[in-house]
Amino acid sequence: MSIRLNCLSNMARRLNCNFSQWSSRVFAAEFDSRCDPVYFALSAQTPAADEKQSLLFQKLFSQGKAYSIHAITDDRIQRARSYSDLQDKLVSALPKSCNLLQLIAFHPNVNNSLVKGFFIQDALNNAETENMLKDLVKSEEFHLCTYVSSEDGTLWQQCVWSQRGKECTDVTKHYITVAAKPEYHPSLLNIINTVVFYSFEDAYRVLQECKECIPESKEVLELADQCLKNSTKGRFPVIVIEGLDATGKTTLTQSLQEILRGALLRSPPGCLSQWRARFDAEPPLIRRAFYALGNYISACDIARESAKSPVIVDRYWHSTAAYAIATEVGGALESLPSSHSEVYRWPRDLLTPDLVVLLTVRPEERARRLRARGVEKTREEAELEANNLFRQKVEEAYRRIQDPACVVIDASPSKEEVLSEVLLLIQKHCNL
Ligand SMILES: Nc1ncnc2c1ncn2[C@@H]1O[C@H](COP(=O)(O)OP(=O)(O)O)[C@@H](O)[C@H]1O
Ligand SMILES: Nc1ccn([C@@H]2O[C@H](COP(=O)(O)OP(=O)(O)O)[C@@H](O)[C@H]2O)c(=O)n1
Repeated sequence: MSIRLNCLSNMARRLNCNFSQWSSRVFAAEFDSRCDPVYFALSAQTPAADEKQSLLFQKLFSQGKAYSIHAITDDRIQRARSYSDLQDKLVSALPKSCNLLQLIAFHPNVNNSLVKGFFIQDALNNAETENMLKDLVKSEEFHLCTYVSSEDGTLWQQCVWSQRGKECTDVTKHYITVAAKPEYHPSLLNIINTVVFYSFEDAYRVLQECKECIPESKEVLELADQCLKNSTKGRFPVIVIEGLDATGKTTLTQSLQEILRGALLRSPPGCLSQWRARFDAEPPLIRRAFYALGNYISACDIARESAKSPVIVDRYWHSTAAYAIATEVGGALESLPSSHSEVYRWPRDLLTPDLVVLLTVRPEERARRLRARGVEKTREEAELEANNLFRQKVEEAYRRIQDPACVVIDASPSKEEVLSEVLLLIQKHCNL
């Protein structure tokens, strides 16, 4: 039986790495974001046959034909963009019989060692699938691997496909073995400086690297250049209101602005609005760096305004970090980095507010508000169901961010009740 799967040995050859360096990588194929991935590794030796292992691999490789593919380059911007392009191509061009899974490869406990790819199960063993994947390999941007089983179906070998002249052939083979589940979800390896940036320079550098491929980066960088890197807060309090969509941030921040006669600011700031859709369409590395810089640009406005009046801010650093972490970390709520992880630390060079309030609402109340906003019932319910886990992860990440930590408020009661509770908090924390 001939089966296909992804691997990075081809990359290893290109980078002149030997097999032993790559054999220490672990691969994770994710069937469902709510379950643990299947972890496997490569082996130069014939592994002992193992019934449990072969059952697991049957599930992965025996669904008709299986392939794997990933983008490959040393340039992190190009790699992130190629991965997104690859995803778009696969989603739009693969025959319906195919099942597309996330596949990642990483060195356990080594930060930024994670490489993302895709695993494709083609139940109908469609020639169209193979031709399409071979075409992608021709561009030299992507690498493709396939797998074959031993005659009795107990052992699996990986074949790396390579372009030789006009022919695409499998050139190297390695055995596959089951790998131990790592202590932490591997997606944690690529949070710091890949989706969450802890200094102005780190976020700035990403957009600098994008100047050629995304010309709009230059304009964002110019705005960032104008802002003082270490904006110092004025004598008036700075109050940040955080929360998921439809938790009542806009409603509350407007009331607070009136009552406190303060300035109402937001992150990302208005001056970045025209580029937001452009950067939202980019992969996480670039998109998150844009939002991170947005906080620093907002911080300049906060510093200036807080010298004159109290400042209310609609979303700030907590939103940037919580959404980035929750999106990047696959799996269940338990996959989030533990509460004491350094991913929840505040950037040392970003203006610190006096109070951060996190608005939370019960799911039924949120659904009611969305309905009142006119969101179609069926669509909204489907969205709630699909995003329930994601929403829980964002909210949990919000709660774990430290220095300053947020004060959590149940924003399900009436607007007036929420407002008076927050005013009491402001009195307590901000000497107003
Ligand atoms: N405490 C509240 N009770 C009932 N409805 C509310 C409350 N706060 C906000 N709303 C309503 O819920 C919807 C979402 O509020 P909004 O302030 O726009 O949230 P966000 O800015 O967080 O997305 C709006 O229709 C708003 O009028
Ligand atoms: N300070 C901020 C604000 C928003 N964001 C991102 O922007 C998205 C939410 O923005 P939004 O405009 O939908 O927010 P609301 O209008 O719902 O308040 C989140 O997905 C975050 O990823 C951010 O990263 N940092």
